[in-house]
Amino acid sequence: MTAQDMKLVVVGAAGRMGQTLIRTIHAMDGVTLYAAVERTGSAFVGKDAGELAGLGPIGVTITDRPLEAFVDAEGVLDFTAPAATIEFAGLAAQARIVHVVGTTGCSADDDAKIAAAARHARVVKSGNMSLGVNLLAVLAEKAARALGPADWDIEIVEMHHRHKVDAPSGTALLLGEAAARGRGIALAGHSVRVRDGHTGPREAGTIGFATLRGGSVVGDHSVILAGEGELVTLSHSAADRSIFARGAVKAALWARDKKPGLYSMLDVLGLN
Ligand SMILES: NC(=O)C1=CN([C@@H]2O[C@H](COP(=O)(O)OP(=O)(O)OC[C@H]3O[C@@H](n4cnc5c(N)ncnc54)[C@H](OP(=O)(O)O)[C@@H]3O)[C@@H](O)[C@H]2O)C=CC1
Ligand SMILES: O=C(O)C1=N[C@H](C(=O)O)C[C@H](O)C1
Repeated sequence: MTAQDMKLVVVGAAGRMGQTLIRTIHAMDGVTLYAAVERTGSAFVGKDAGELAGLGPIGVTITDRPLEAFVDAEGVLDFTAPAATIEFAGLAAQARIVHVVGTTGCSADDDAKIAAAARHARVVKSGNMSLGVNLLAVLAEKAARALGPADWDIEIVEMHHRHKVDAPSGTALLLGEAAARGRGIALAGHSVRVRDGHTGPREAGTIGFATLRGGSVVGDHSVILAGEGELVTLSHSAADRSIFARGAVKAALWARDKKPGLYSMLDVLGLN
């Protein structure tokens, strides 16, 4: 650790992503784990964050006091749940630190609150922090622009582990937004998120979503462009959660010297 290292807080420290983030910060240069936060009442409060993440003791005790943790830190990495993320957005803005938001399943109202917090904080929010998925979004936008709605249908298929609580995934929605941008339409008025029963034929120009859940799948996504007699499939498969954690740390370092505002991983990766 050096004096220049960016001091990061991991909230939701005991979660699947929280533990991955603790290991990733430990392994990366330029960052240090300053604090780790869990909810009040969690059995992990008071435990050593390194022990929890399988590293052995690192001298960072898990706390349930986020503001105290944020006040002298430089950034917070947040992969929790929408209600928690809204709370952390307010606290990160108060502490004027970088807030990297990986939490998915946020409502339009939640997103408006995060955007309001970004008037004071540097917020990087994305449904997927990996380089590969963000490149896939760029490719999906290009493909949707080239293959028009009269002859080509777009369907997005995703599969995740059995514990995931939101659908479609944040990544599927991010890919849908990219395809909609390519088509010059708003996703909101053109998405079909569920099909059941006698649906009638497919409406031209819509973007469909299909959700699969099971086992331990980290995250698989495909954008399928289906034409008469041919299919173009653009896919990404995550083998390990460390791709999201490395992306989140990269986002925090990128945002360190930026002005307050709401940024995406496309900004961080220079793909915008
Ligand atoms: N953008 C991206 O690249 C990625 C996004 N994600 C998203 O990240 C989120 C978390 O995923 P995952 O790690 O699998 O989920 P987990 O359920 O494993 O982890 C979430 C953690 O957050 C904790 N938490 C919830 N509320 C609070 C609170 N108020 N204060 C402190 N901690 C809190 C939970 O505690 P408790 O169990 O007590 O509720 C839990 O430990 C999901 O929305 C997921 O979709 C995941 C991977 C990549
Ligand atoms: O919940 C998960 O696990 C994941 N969530 C994100 C999403 O909703 O797309 C990213 C990744 O696919 C894993």
